[in-house]
Amino acid sequence: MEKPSAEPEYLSGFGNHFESEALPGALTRGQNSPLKCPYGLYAEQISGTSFTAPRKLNQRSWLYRIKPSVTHEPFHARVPRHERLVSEFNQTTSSATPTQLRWKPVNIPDSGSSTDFIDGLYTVCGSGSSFIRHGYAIHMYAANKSMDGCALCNADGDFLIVPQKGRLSITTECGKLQVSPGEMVVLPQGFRFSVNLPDGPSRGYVAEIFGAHFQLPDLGPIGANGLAAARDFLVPTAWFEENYQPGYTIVQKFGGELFTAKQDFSPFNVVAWHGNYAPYKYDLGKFCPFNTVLCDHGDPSVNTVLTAPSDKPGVALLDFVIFPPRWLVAEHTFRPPYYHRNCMSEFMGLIYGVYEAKADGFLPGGASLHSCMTPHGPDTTTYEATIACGDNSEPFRIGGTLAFMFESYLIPRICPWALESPDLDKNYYQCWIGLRPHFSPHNGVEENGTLTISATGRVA
Ligand SMILES: O=C(O)Cc1cc(O)ccc1O
Ligand SMILES: [Fe+2]
Repeated sequence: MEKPSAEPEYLSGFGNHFESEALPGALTRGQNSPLKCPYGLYAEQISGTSFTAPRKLNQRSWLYRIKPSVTHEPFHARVPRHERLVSEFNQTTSSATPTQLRWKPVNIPDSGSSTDFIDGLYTVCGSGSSFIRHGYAIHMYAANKSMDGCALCNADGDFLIVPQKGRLSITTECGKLQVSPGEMVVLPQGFRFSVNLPDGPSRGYVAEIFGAHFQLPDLGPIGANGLAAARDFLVPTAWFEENYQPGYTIVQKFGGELFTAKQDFSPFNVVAWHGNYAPYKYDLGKFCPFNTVLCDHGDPSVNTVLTAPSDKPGVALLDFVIFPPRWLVAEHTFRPPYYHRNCMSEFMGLIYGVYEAKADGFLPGGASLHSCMTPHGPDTTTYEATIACGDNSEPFRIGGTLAFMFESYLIPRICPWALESPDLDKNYYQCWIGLRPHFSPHNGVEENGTLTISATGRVA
């Protein structure tokens, strides 16, 4: 196991135009691309949106580096091939099923076999295609070894990583980020990064979006404050290493396939950078939840941390939603999530604790998938326990738990290894089978056949 690493320094804000220098005066002034840059650096732009994207959506940064990133040998298909990454979801790569799916937590490979973040990453499901810049993939990872002498560059999309076990110490071209379980990190398309595991064995979830970037949700009637605050998002400060490293490998994820190219220096040679396209992290513990203060169960959209928009107003390519510790105060209300069918598809993961709708079987590090219009809701134990409590309107604090959801309007197809996995819970459906009818035609109805509603809104 490696030594615990200290938190690096960060800049704060969401979508700001940042600037950072690891050496004083390393940033150019007054122009981006002078004939000669300070310290003899090369100027290089990385674009996260097309050059002509509207100004409010336009994302790009300028990196001032010791050598430009183009100085590498040609790309070749990586050997061995990575068999479990998908970025185009069709009948040859994946299958459709409306069944409720749930997976137990995957075992982290033991120290006998060494697996780094790249080897340990595998696609569970997704929709669309990175080639047509529309869709998403949901991956999970289980790794036990730091990436060594190599950096990953994802040409397909942005990664939103949610570690569940073990910290990630991520070196990027913009600097270093340390991400603990309970935090999340976004590594936008195209940045080279390397993942170290300071705690050893590590596991987590990844949403990858094609052709869009995450933004903060609109707050509507909530007002100007609440949910995730822009100032709590942290961006790395410039950090570089100047070393001759023969055989350094750049791994390019391109169309779901991995390609490698050799170079003789570290790609983390950016002495200064400025711009609004950069990796960032966020501590989910800083989220300021809003919810009902009188009755009924609000829709989970109120817990949206970040959203990647589709071209339809208000419809997400992918929402990242959390279920954090909070007070439940609703009166005469079934407080757990309601039973429902959703036109959106819901992939869920659990960072720690017990999820409020599932008393058993949904474990930290596990996952569930309820696709478009697939019915789901609280398991039998949760339903019966809630009803047995009666109309307990005392405020109750749900603590010690953090679940999340990736929700999309595109319907996911599932990868074969996820469907064939020994971790797939074949008995998942059983968690609802015990729900029995409580219907009693003679209760709650007056003799003249109309429902009696009490002043508190309860059926008498
Ligand atoms: O299915 C789930 O558990 C996620 C979810 C939670 C909630 O509080 C309301 C709706 C919903 O889909
Ligand atoms: Fe749901």
